[in-house]
Formats: sequence, structure tokens, C-alpha cells
Amino acid sequence: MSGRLASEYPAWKKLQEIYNSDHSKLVLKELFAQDPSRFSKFSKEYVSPDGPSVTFLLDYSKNLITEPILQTLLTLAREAEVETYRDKMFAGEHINTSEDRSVLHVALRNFNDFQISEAGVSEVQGVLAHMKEFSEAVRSGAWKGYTGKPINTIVNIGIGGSDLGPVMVTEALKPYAKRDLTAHFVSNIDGTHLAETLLLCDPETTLFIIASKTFTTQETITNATSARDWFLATAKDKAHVAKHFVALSTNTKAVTEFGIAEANMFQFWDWVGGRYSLWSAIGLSIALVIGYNNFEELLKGAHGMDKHFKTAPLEKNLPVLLALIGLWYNDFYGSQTQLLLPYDQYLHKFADYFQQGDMESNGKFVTKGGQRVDYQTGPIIWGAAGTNGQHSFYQLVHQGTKLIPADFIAPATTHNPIRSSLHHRILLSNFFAQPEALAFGKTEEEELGPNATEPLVKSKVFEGNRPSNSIIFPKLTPATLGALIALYEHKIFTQGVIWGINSFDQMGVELGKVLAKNILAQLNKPEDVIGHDSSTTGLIHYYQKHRQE
Ligand SMILES: O=P(O)(O)OC[C@H]1O[C@@H](O)[C@H](O)[C@@H](O)[C@@H]1O
Repeated sequence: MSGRLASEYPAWKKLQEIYNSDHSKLVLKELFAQDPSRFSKFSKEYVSPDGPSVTFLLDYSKNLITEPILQTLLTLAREAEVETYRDKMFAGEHINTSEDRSVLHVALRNFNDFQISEAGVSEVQGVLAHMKEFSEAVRSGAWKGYTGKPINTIVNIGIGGSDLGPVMVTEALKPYAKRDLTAHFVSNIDGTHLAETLLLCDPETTLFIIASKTFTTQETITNATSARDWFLATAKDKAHVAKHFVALSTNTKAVTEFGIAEANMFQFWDWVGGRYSLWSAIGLSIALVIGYNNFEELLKGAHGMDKHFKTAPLEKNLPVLLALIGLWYNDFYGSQTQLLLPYDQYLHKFADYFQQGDMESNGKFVTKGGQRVDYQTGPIIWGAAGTNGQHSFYQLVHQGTKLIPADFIAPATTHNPIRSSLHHRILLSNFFAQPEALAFGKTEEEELGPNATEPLVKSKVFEGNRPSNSIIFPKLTPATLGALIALYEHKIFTQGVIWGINSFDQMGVELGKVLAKNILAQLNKPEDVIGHDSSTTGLIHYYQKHRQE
């Protein structure tokens, strides 16, 4: 984040030399055979420093690393001043330079440990108190709709960071949910998303939560306006909106103009990035679904990880280790993607969530100093939950031509121990087996004996040497989830610092929005379609010919 090119650091050059001379010698089977203590050397247990108990084991021994490689990666982190920039973030310095903002999602879950002086930080507790009071009123039935009935359905209308975090967390923490309060999430501008959701709602008992940091996002404002129209078609009187619409935003003016009273607005601040906002008022739907106390446990779990990231030496710092290992593949092995594979159905949105978290943060080709990078930055994040992926894309991960580092994530104990946890034992046997198969593979000899050459035998060979991390924790609790999310947030931060990029803006999403606005104004008549290439013009003309309004 210093804005320097990562490739200029001496450790980067050394890593390149190590890769050039040694990578063909880095064979997991041999590395494990040579060193019986490899697992204990390359695994660490996280124990939360205080607050709710969170523990997990990170096993990074099945990676194409040796002690000297790890040391050189750690030197790279030091040369890039990861510790200095981490401290700047926690101190509220404006490390988001392009927008001249601080980056303070850690202040949203700070339980008096970090002294941060930035406008708004002192208001965090007040907003949390408002969220507590409101969520308890709705959950208890004290908050009534316009006909006096309690709320039994909530609809969060938001997109990107104002959607993905609440969706992922409410899914992940379903065992803690109030089951008679149904939660829907509408994000897409496609009218189908709202229309299908409204079919499941009763205006008398539905609460709409309009979640938008800017309160100008086209999708969200259009969906919110249509939802209000739908509501008023039954409720008639605009005064009833106050009982059924609340807003989560930084933009008081736009919220009140929309017709939501300031008293029904939950504030946050410009130093909360959209993709880091589930800890803020954007988490209101989470608090409604799992209860405020569980929401606070989520925050505390994340705060524990913040303290670890802030204080642990780099060689013991789990987000830093994950970042460095990921960077080794991304920048030296040429890996394009990173898999997130939770063996827990409740975490089925985890990879979707970190697609935005990672790719919007680190998908940048220019350093903070304005230079074009001459190396790869953020990886493509993808993944699926449980054994589903094994029956679809794992074929390519095991036997394809690409190196795809994978993080396997699983709880030791399930929330659903049906048939005496038989399902969970089968699930976990796969969680253990897949990294083993990826790392150690299967040779031709193992398949048929030393003289076998048939194509069939060859097709059954697993080359192995495919790296992975494994994370295992006792049970998926709110605090554990908080710590896991913060683990990956700080991993993303660390990589961004080393690559010299700004992980906290998102200029790359703007151009499409501007072009769409221009095109929207041209859609009525073919003669209005001007200023485009022949492909875009042809596509719009085809649409105009075939549409039925
Ligand atoms: O919360 P808002 O202001 O409606 O923004 C939603 C999303 O809008 C997108 O354009 C941004 O790229 C995301 O970062 C953001 O989360």
C-alpha cells in the first residue's frame, strides 16, 4: 500500500529465483517424507485472545513451501511494511487514498481495545443500541404494522456489500434464527427478483429494510420505490410507510427524500467500505434474524481476530500466513484462481461473499502510486459448499492442467446430528480425503503395476502436488463466523499492501453504470441509438424489434 511495485522488493526477486531453481523440486510427497514434523511446523491453532471462545486449526502444511520460502515471503511482508500499514488502518489514517478516507470496519467491532479518533467512531455504540432496541421490538412483536399485526417477514433491499454480507451471515447462522420471522433479500434490478419475493409477502406484516451506503444505487432505489408502490397499493396512506420501511445508509438527505423518517434510519459512515459493511447498520437484517446478542457475538469474534492480526508477530499471524501462501501461487506459480470450499451447508454463500470481498478489493492493475503493475494482483475467487463440488468441478482441480489452490473449511461438530452424526462423519471424511488426494495423488504403479501403459491407466493417474489449506473449528457459532470472516478480510488487506494497490476503492464498477445510464435513455426508438460500435448498436436494435412491453 506504500504504492511501490511489489516486484521491486529484494525479497520478491529472491522468491522469483527460488521459484526458478526449486519449484520442480517442491513435491509434497517428498517434503512430508523428509520431515515428520511438517504438520506441527506448518499448522497453527487460533485461540481468541478474550471475549467469546473461538478456536480453530489452520493447517498449511499441504502447500508447496519450505521454511526458507516462508521466511522469504515473511521478509517480503516486512519490506512492504505490512505492519506499518496495518497500524495505519487501525489508527484511522486515510489509507484509502483515492477517496481520501480511512478504512475502519475494525472500529465497528471494537470493544474498547483500539483508540481510534475519526469522526463517527464515537457514534458506533449509539447505532448499535438503536439496532438492539429496534430488532428486539420487531422480534418480540412489540413493533406493529399499520393494522396492528406484528412483523413476520423482512425484505432486505440492497446490492453488493449491502446484500451479500447479510445474505451470507443469515444463511450461515440459521441455527440461531427466529424461525417464524422469514427473511428475503432482493438485490437484482431484474423485476423478477422483487416480483417473486412480493408474492411471498403480506403488506400488513412485512418490513422493508432499504440498505444502501450511498442511497443512490440504481438497483436498490428502483426496487425500493417499487416495493413502496406495492405496499401503498394496499396500505393507501403514506403515513403507514413509517411502520414498514427503514433505511441503512450514510446519506440522511436521500433517505428522508425517499420518505423514510430519520428516526427509522440506521446510520453508518464513509469509512465503512460496502464490502466490509456487514458489521455496521447494514447488519440490521442479521440482528433481526439471529437476535442482537448473537449479532454482538459475531462482532466480538471478529474483534478477537482483529486483535490477533494487530498484535501477533508476522510468522504467527494467520491472516498474514494465508496472504503470503496465496501470493506465492498467484505471483510465482501463475495460479489464476483461489477456491473457498466450506464443508458446511450453512456456509454455502461464503465463496459468493468473498468474491466481492476479495475481487472488488484487489482486482486492480494500478498501484496507489499510479504505476501499472508487472505482476498478478487479486485472484479469481470461487467455490461451493460440501461435497457438491466434488461431483462437478473437482475433476478439473484434481486432473486438469491448472494449479488451483484451495481452502477447505469445516466444523468438527454439526448443528444437525441426524442419525447420530452419520451425515457429518461422511461429510468430514470427504473434507479430510480431498486435500489428501490433491496433495499426494495416485501413480500409475498404484493403479496397475509398474509395466502398465494403457491409456486407461494413464487417465486414472492423479499427479498430486496440488496445494491446499485446511481450517477446522469446533462448531459454527456467531463468534467463530466473525473470526473467520475477519481472517479473510485481513488476508485481503495484507495482499493489497504487498501489491501496492488500494484495496478500498472500486473504480472499476463505474464505467458500466455510466454506459447503462446513457443506453437506458436511448432504448425507446431505434433512431435514438447513437454513439456505439456496430455490435452494441446491432444488439439494441434486435432488442427493439423483438420486445413486448
Ligand atoms: O450500498 P450501496 O451504496 O447501494 O452500494 C452497493 C454496491 O454498489 C456497487 O456499485 C459497489 O461496487 C459495491 O461496493 C457496493 O457494495
